[in-house]
Amino acid sequence: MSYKILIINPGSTSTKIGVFEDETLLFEETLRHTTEELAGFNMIVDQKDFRKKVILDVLAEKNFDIKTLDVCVGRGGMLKPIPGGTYAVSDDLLEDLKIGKQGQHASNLGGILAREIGDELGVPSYIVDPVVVDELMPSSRLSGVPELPRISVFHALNQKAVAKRYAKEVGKKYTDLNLIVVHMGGGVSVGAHDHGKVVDVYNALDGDGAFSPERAGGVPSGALVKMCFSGEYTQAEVMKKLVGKGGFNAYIGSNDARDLEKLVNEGDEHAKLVQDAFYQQVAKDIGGMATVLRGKVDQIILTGGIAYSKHTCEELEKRAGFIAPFTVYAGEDELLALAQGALRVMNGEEEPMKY
Ligand SMILES: Nc1ncnc2c1ncn2[C@@H]1O[C@H](COP(=O)(O)OP(=O)(O)O)[C@@H](O)[C@H]1O
Ligand SMILES: CCCC(=O)OP(=O)(O)O
Repeated sequence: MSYKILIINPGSTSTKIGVFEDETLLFEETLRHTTEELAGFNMIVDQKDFRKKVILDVLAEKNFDIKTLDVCVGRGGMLKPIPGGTYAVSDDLLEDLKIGKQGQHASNLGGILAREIGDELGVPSYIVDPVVVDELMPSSRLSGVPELPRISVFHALNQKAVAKRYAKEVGKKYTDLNLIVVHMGGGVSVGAHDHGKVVDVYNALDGDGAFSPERAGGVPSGALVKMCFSGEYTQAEVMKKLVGKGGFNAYIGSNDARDLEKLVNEGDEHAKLVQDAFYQQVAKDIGGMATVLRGKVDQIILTGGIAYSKHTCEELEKRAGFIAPFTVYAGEDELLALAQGALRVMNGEEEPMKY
């Protein structure tokens, strides 16, 4: 028995779609969304129909008959903290995606759309390794303010997938390695993988770490508090400065790392400063995670859309190459990882996790 699988992977700057027959990719498509295109939507859930149309248009352009699908799988979003695995999109899980239990991020739409399209076709829907997979060690949770614990929000699916891919390629077990994985997408996450567990990670959404194409990362907290109480901004406006309009968007008005690189190549001094700051911050995060692993780092893995930039990879290696050797897996292994997660359940190798 073989299964036709629709994969829906919404990111903050893109919608990625794949159709698999078991583990064989039939076709995939990445649609990039500009800052202007997404600016009109207030809440993430408001983007549902826009992203659904994008997906259905791609399937129609490919002359793919959606009635032949056996299952729909979406990237999982800002649910409560949970262990990794494959989860059926139950009513409770769907509700938490709609409200954004731990926050607003495009990945919330993965499960929502998988369930909506799945229900229309009468087939099951799943999410796999959502962005809230939580393997933090206890000491990673303290921020210094007990009411504000540090939380695990990162590119869990791809960080795990590329870490396992690296282990396989070098003939070792993931659980025998210490790795630092750096995902550079619309958000940036840097995780310390200690023998198969992500024991510390910079919250890629609204927590800490480097700024990114559309996010502020860690900001001076005292100044942020003053901004919040200045009376000049609503809560939603401040939040947008941190997530959505932060980072590259705030400095150069684009979430596209290629635009930043182009400006730098044209001699734009401001763009050069922004790019240098970005490299400095990501390298600093790598250094931080190296100390979490007590200096015992087998490999540093660069991944995500920005890892396609040779210049970025070279600059990061210049700054953090003294810690451990680098491997680059540009883009992400998310589509196949989502398909495999669903297949393990469809084939009865694994029970779906309970949310
Ligand atoms: N060839 C490339 N060179 C440099 N940056 C790239 C390239 N392709 C994509 N990017 C950048 O990667 C970022 C998006 O990464 P991606 O992992 O696709 O993020 P998301 O899943 O959040 O949409 C964008 O800033 C985009 O401009
Ligand atoms: C919410 C953490 C994952 C993340 O930032 O994903 P994108 O880079 O796809 O926005």
